[in-house]
Parts: sequence; structure tokens; C-alpha cells
Amino acid sequence: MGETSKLQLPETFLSFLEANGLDPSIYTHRDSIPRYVRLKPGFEDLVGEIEYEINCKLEKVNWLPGFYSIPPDVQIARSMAYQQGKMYGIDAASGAAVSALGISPGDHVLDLCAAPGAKLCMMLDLLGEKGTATGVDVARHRLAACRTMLRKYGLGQRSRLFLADGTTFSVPPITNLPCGSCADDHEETFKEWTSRRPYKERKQEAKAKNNNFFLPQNGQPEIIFYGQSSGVIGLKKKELYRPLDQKDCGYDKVLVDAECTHDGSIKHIQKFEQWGWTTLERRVLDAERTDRNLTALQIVETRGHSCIQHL
Ligand SMILES: C[S@@+](CC[C@H](N)C(=O)[O-])C[C@H]1O[C@@H](n2cnc3c(N)ncnc32)[C@H](O)[C@@H]1O
Repeated sequence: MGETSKLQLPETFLSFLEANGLDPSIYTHRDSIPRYVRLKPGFEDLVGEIEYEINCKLEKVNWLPGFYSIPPDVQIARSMAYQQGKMYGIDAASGAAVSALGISPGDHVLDLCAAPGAKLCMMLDLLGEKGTATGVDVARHRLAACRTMLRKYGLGQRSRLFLADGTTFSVPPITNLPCGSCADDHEETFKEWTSRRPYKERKQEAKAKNNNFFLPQNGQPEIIFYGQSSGVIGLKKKELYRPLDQKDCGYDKVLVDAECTHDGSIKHIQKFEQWGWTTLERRVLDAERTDRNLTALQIVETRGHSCIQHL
């Protein structure tokens, strides 16, 4: 590990930490937090090759299968293993949250704050060849990044992504829906998903540029990606958006991953040294903005699902 260098935090942030009973030293030791990588299942044999490529040792995290810690200053973005979708950059704390769900192949899992998708990918890796994962997020641009991530890691097959507010999301998983269960036989069915996005989506994306939390005006969740084995292809809109009734089993596991305070967020705060501490004051410490944009969005009801809130 490199020599520890200390950050000088601005007065406003120090007062904020004091008011909230937080020890500022966790934010000042820039080099004290290790970073973690996860190897995609099946690529564990690449450890030696990756160590050679990124020029450091991968220390196995014994309590979390597939995870390794590396020194904080090591960059992985240029490595072949990362670029070829064999290695993820994901914190151990994030991995612990997913691991606590106890996902088994065949489960139908719901990730209510899914973007940009590191945990959703881990869920899909745990599902393997059976089950489905549904990711929901309010931020269209972040969901687009999530879609790119699923495709990069070859995990799109069993997944669906919805632009929606997790506090009200109630689209059920597709389990054993009988074919032709919808009365209107003339209604169009979902075809194979294509990256050529329809005009409506492109128009909404342009509108969303000024407001990243732009949700569909009719309040209905908007499906922005689905894979070949997600169960969506061949369904009619009414079947996909059918109301959850008592016959539905709902989801087997649900993760609510609203803004959190794990190791990753410490590093995130440290990035404001380059971005400018005034940006931190505007984006993080502005109580009115936080109330307006985040607090209301994060009150997520889980409606009877088994749920882990990652804080
Ligand atoms: C900590 S990030 C999630 C990280 C993600 N789970 C991962 O592993 O990459 C929090 C996400 O929650 C989303 N979010 C916040 N409130 C939401 C709500 N009410 N419904 C859906 N998504 C929400 C934000 O847009 C943001 O993308």
C-alpha cells in the first residue's frame, strides 16, 4: 500500500459530520481503504494472469466467494480481464449485501435500485442458467449504463430493466403465465429486444437530459431492456403489466439498494477533491435538494417481500 496521504476536508463538511456524529478520519485517509474486484464465475483460474497484468497481488476475501482485495491505487479499467467482462470492480460491502440474500438458481429476484448494476450482475451470476432478475431504477441515464453492463458481461438473457419508481413498482415476475391469457388477441406482442431504440424512447431520453429522474408521464413502469429468456418475448403489454394478484408468488428475493454509506461512498466523497468542494456543498450538503430529490425517492415500500436494505 502506498504512503498514506491526508485530505483536508472543508469546514462545511466537517460541521456536517460533527452534527451527524461521524468521525471525520474515515474520510481523510485516502489510501487506507482497499478496493475489491470480483471474478466472474468460471474465470477463477485467471488470478495469476491478472496479477501479472495489473502488477499487484489479488488477496482472496475468504468470507466472500469470488472477491479479491487489491491496493487502493491500482487501476483495473485498462486490464484485458476487465475489458473482456471477466472481472468486475465491486466493493466487498456490496457483495455482502447480495450474498445475504441467499440467491439460488431458479429464483426470481428484484433489485429496486439497480443502476449502474454491479449487484444485479452478481445476482445474475448466482442465478446461473435458471430464474430471472428484474432491475428497477428512477434514473434513465443510469439504467442505460446498467443495460450496457449486463450486455458487456453476457448477463442480459434472464434480465429485465424497468424505468420506474421503486416505491410503487408492482410488475410481477414472469413465472408460469399461460399462453394467450390476454383477451385481446389483436394486441401486439413483445418481439426480440433490439438496440435500435424506438422513437418514443429516444424522444424521452432527450427530454430526460435536463431532468435525470424523468419517469413516464402515465406513471406506468417503462421496460427499457429484456433478454431472450426473461419471459417477456411473446407477451402482450397487458400480460406484462398485469396486476399482482393473490395467485402470483411475487419475487423470491428483493434488494433495496438506495444511496448508501459503505467503503465506496467514502471514496466517492474523496473524489470531490478533484471536482471541487463547492460541488460537494451543492450536491450533497444542500438539505433542501436532498429532501426534494432523494429522501422522497428512497422511501421504498417492499410490500411483503423478503428484503435487504443496504445501508
Ligand atoms: C447506490 S445506487 C445503486 C447501486 C446499484 N445497486 C449497483 O449495485 O450498481 C442507488 C440507485 O437508487 C436509485 N433510486 C433512488 N431512489 C429510487 C426509487 N425510489 N426507485 C428506484 N430507484 C431509485 C438511484 O437512481 C440510484 O441509481
